Amino acid sequence: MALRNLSKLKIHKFGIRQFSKEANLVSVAVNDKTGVATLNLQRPPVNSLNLEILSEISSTLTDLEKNKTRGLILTSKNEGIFSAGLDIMEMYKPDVERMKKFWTTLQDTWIKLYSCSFPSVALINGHAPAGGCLLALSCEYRVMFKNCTIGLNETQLGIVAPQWFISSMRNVIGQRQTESALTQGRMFKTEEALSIGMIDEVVENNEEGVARAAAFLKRFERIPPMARAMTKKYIRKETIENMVKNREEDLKNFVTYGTQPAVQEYLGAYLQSLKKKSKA
Ligand SMILES: CC/C=C\C/C=C\C/C=C\CC/C=C/CC(=O)SCCNC(=O)CCNC(=O)[C@H](O)C(C)(C)COP(=O)(O)OP(=O)(O)OC[C@H]1O[C@@H](n2cnc3c(N)ncnc32)[C@H](O)[C@@H]1OP(=O)(O)O
Repeated sequence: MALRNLSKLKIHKFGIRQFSKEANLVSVAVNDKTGVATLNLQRPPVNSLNLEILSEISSTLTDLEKNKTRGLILTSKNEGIFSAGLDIMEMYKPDVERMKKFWTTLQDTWIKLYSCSFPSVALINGHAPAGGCLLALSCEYRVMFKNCTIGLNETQLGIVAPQWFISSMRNVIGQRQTESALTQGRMFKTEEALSIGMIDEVVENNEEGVARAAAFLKRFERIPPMARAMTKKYIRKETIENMVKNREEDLKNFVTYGTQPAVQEYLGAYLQSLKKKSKA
């Protein structure tokens, strides 16, 4: 049964409470025993992040916060692809008003995910380039399938990862690795990502992935939630404050930079190369 928000959760016979939003670009199931919510991205074919799916992720995070969820597993319904990152169509030949709304919604989504009070795990069950990698890096723990790739590849597209993307990576793998990864726009295979600490565990399949994600969340069972949440807040405070302080400028940069003819040319060529590849 479709419900609009978590406060009206329906308890199903298996103890899993479910709700889904009207547009169904995400779905959420809350485990009634553990209070852990699994948020599935489900925008076929590749979970690229457009305005609509970002709005749904953002409002879901608000609902989860309000409903005091005990933990979040962020994953994808399209096994093989966690998320292809930002929908390039939102940046290519854009309508500037929509482009602004899109970027503002991405900012909001990142702030909510990065600062959520509950523990979060990305179950990366497929490729996670660029914005997909950003979502995963914003969680506290990352469990990833074998034979996938992850990274901030923006420079390869002729675009620049904003400061808060960079900080999200730097806070996980450090300055040296981030500089090397970002200047090359490097995508890491699962084992490489593990070796530099970008991810925490490698799993064979979804069952193992869910179990490992749940095991991470279980570590907090005996930690008072308030103490945990405040500690996370203090640790992430500077990164979040920097972004919030500069978000107007960040929006301006995105629009100014993203609409430059040279950037549009790169994006157009990149889209063509993706389309050619999918038709080959
Ligand atoms: C001075 C400057 C100061 C400050 C700077 C301020 C702002 C900076 C400006 C901009 C920053 C913007 C940041 C952007 C971050 C991003 O997230 S950009 C997106 C990057 N994403 C990618 O590069 C991923 C591209 N996709 C892939 O590599 C593969 O598709 C993937 C491995 C995910 C899946 O492969 P596969 O299963 O083989 O699928 P296909 O490749 O066949 O794709 C299926 C169809 O989906 C389309 N598609 C794929 N990715 C995207 C996408 N990201 N957006 C839109 N569409 C996508 C693809 O074209 C296929 O379409 P078709 O079926 O042919 O119609």
